[in-house]
Amino acid sequence: MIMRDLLMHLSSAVGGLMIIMTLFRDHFPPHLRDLLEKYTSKLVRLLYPYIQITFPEYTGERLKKSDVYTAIQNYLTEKATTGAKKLKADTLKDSQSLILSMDDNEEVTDEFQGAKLWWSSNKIIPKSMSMSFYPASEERRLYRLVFHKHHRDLITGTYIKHVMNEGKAIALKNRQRKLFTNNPSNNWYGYKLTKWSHVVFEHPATFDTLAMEPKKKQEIMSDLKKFSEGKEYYKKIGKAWKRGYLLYGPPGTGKSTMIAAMANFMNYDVYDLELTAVKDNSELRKLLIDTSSKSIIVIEDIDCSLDLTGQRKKAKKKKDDDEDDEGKGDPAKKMKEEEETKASKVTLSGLLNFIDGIWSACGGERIIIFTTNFIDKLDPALIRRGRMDKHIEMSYCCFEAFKVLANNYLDVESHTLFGTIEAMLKETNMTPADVAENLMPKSSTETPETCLRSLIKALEEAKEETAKKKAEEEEEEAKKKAEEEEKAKESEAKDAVNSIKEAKENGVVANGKLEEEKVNVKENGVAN
Ligand SMILES: Nc1ncnc2c1ncn2[C@@H]1O[C@H](COP(=O)(O)OP(=O)(O)OP(=O)(O)O)[C@@H](O)[C@H]1O
Ligand SMILES: [Mg+2]
Repeated sequence: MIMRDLLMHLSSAVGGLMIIMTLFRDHFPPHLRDLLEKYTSKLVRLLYPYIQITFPEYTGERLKKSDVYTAIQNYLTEKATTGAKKLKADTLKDSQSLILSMDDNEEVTDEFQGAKLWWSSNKIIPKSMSMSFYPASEERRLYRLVFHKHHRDLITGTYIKHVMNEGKAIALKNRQRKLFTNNPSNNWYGYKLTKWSHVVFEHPATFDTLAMEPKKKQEIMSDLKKFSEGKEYYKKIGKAWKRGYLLYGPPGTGKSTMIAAMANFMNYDVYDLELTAVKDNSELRKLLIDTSSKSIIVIEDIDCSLDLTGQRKKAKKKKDDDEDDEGKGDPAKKMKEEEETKASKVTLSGLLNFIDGIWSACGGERIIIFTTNFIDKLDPALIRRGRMDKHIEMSYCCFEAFKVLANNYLDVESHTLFGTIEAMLKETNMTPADVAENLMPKSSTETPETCLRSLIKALEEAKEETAKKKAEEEEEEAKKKAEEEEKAKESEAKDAVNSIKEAKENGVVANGKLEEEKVNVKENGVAN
């Protein structure tokens, strides 16, 4: 390292000489000038036989954080803890262990297949910084790699690839998964503002604790596994590496729990997309681009998030209303209404594009999940296969699901009361959320048996409630039917009287016949 530094100083001196020569180049005759330039650069190369590569933190116009930089950062994290003297404690993983990384202007040495390399971490502060309103956002960081020119092929060909792979593997090992939610677009730009805010994802749900028929559960797990291993397959069939799941069922049947279990199973981040906070389709696309790979994008209660199917109808109604109110409306109210209609202009086609348009292929390895309580309310285009590849019904608690909950909540795998519960679950619809609530011990004196008995009581009550509701509904139905029949009779009678009147007026009906009709109406309420 000392040798390299010495050489560096020497080459700087030669560099200085070159600068002086450049300043006075016009004083030299042209043929001498070219010769001098040629030999001084040769001298620099000879005296300083090292090559350097820089890896900036941000790339591209949109200043997206460079994946290469992140991978190097992870790779150097391990090297730094042993090599560097100045370390930076960056993140706390599981609030237990520190993640250390190389501090600014620190250097570590690495060796690869006999070649020696030097990594340094550098910070560049642009000259314009003092003018900036948000100074910290102007700083640019980069990693600098220096190696001997003899190793050029080895480093550019093999070593950098090796660093990338190692860095990615370390990131996966240390990965702290995140739960993101989208910010309103007026909070997207400026100092430290982003499209997505996040917290650490710590939901404890797993497929083991998820109450569901084991066969169905296994099927979902294999489907996910196949997807995560399917990079080559998706490439082969020419399809973006993503998969859509539609989870539907009544409230409390475990749709959100299933999403958490999926995220834990796949080790993915979760992007919980609040559609009502997205102003239009272009914002939706920007949000999508800003999600990372290995992630689950969730739109919960899709039927409530946006009135996607009724949007056009609503817009038309608004126009009609406006025409009616023309001139009469309060301007403040009108402005507010306009603002509200502006609130979300995401359309069905925008959402479809988000799911399977060209942009959706950016990043790869993504799962999109919609949840709904009412599958029938959704536009068929939104949930057709290929978009939502797998439809999963989350339904009322079956006996198999109950057994999982009993094991989770009470550590009980079998019990004499299980038979009764099995029979009752067949007769009564109870959500896993309600079953779980009843199984949860309410005090330290409760035993598994008392909990199971309280579930049986709740099931009995639910059964009675259902029977009562059914009887009430039937009664209501019968009443309605009787009323309708009565109404029909009345209207028929009215029609008959009217037709008699009409006939009389027209003098078409014979007197005798008219009398006969009258009698008939009186006796039966019906005309012949
Ligand atoms: N299948 C299940 N397995 C394990 N726990 C469940 C299951 N279903 C519900 N629960 C329990 O009930 C609670 C509510 O469930 P969850 O929020 O997943 O329901 P949901 O279907 O998303 O309801 P909603 O339609 O109202 O959003 C969960 O916190 C969980 O403890
Ligand atoms: Mg939910």
